[in-house]
Amino acid sequence: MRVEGDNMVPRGNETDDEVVLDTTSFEQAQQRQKQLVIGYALTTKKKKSFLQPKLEVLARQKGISFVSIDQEKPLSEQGPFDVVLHKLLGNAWHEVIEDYQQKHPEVTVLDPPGAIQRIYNRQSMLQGIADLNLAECDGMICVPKQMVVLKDTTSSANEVEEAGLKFPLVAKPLLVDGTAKSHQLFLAYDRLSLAELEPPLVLQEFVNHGGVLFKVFVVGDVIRVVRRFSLPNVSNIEKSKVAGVFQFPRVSSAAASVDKSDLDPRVAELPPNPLLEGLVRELRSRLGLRLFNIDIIREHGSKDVFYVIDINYFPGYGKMPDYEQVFIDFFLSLAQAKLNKR
Ligand SMILES: O=P(O)(O)O[C@@H]1[C@@H](OP(=O)(O)O)[C@H](OP(=O)(O)O)[C@H](O)[C@H](OP(=O)(O)O)[C@H]1OP(=O)(O)O
Ligand SMILES: Nc1ncnc2c1ncn2[C@@H]1O[C@H](COP(=O)(O)OP(=O)(O)O)[C@@H](O)[C@H]1O
Ligand SMILES: [Mg+2]
Ligand SMILES: [Mg+2]
Repeated sequence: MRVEGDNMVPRGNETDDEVVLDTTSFEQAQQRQKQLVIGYALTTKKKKSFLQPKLEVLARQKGISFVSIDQEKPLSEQGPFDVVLHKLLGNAWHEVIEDYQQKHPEVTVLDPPGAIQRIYNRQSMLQGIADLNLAECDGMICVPKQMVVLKDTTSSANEVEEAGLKFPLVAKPLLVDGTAKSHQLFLAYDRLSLAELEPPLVLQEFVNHGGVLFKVFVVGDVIRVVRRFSLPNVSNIEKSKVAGVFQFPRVSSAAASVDKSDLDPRVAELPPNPLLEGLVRELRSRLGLRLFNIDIIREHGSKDVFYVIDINYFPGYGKMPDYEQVFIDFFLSLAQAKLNKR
């Protein structure tokens, strides 16, 4: 097997003989031999935000092509692919991908369905984070105290107190299934208001954080952080006077990142790099994911105490600065890693 030029891997099913017998020009044959084929199964929305023209142009220049996977046809009859990139809902799709990966271990599937499933549940998503070994890093990573309510929110009022959870509580649908409803969050100020919530959900302590959230994007080994607006602090007066349940506005999913100059520097300062690097290194290996982001907030008044509140699989990378080049480098590194194994 021959490798030409930069760090590309020839497709497994192309032999040298086939290249020699090809009737196209030598240059075209060389180019095809270097191709990296990425099959993708994405929603229309995701395809639009991720497969933007700049990414496709850069990819073409490097011999990377994107091929849409037809969900109506058996996956093994399509391709051959070097990489499969996917984010579709439902167990049926996940079974298709698992079966395909078993039959085609040579293909890099981003990412394994079992690993994705774990972060589609807001309880298992955060499990183990508080115990990560980040002692050598600057700062501290915590998760808000939380409990799961599977059925009856009325009787959960006592459990909330037994668990030592303090109001106000953020109520989040337990399962993240890509629907708008799974992102509909509420702030419950008191015991009585819990009855208005619809289980299954997690009840999580609200952590004051000065209204700024850090979105930590991960693409393989690369980390990029952006600031987003979040919810303002809840004052003690508000805590004592307000009752009821209020729906959250989806402030943090706005496309625009926050301009640092408009913010209090104590709130706006990014989490320290060693902490992010340690956190991402641990999460990447524990979760078994390469494409995800983490929502982190800084506890108000502290410099280095952070809370992880959300992890998302294959998030909106279109909002990550320079995502196109980062992904091209990532795909090339996958190709190189495969080559090194041979
Ligand atoms: O649509 P986008 O670009 O806002 O991306 C959504 C993410 O926004 P973010 O990148 O964090 O700003 C969004 O992140 P948040 O949960 O809002 O933090 C989710 O990842 C969402 O996917 P799903 O509904 O959880 O499956 C993501 O939705 P999909 O694009 O995967 O449908
Ligand atoms: N425990 C919390 N304390 C303070 N704010 C929170 C907390 N949990 C969520 N938020 C706010 O609500 C937003 C959405 O919550 P998140 O858990 O990220 O759900 P989603 O998956 O819908 O983005 C966050 O971006 C943040 O602004
Ligand atoms: Mg979030
Ligand atoms: Mg989320």
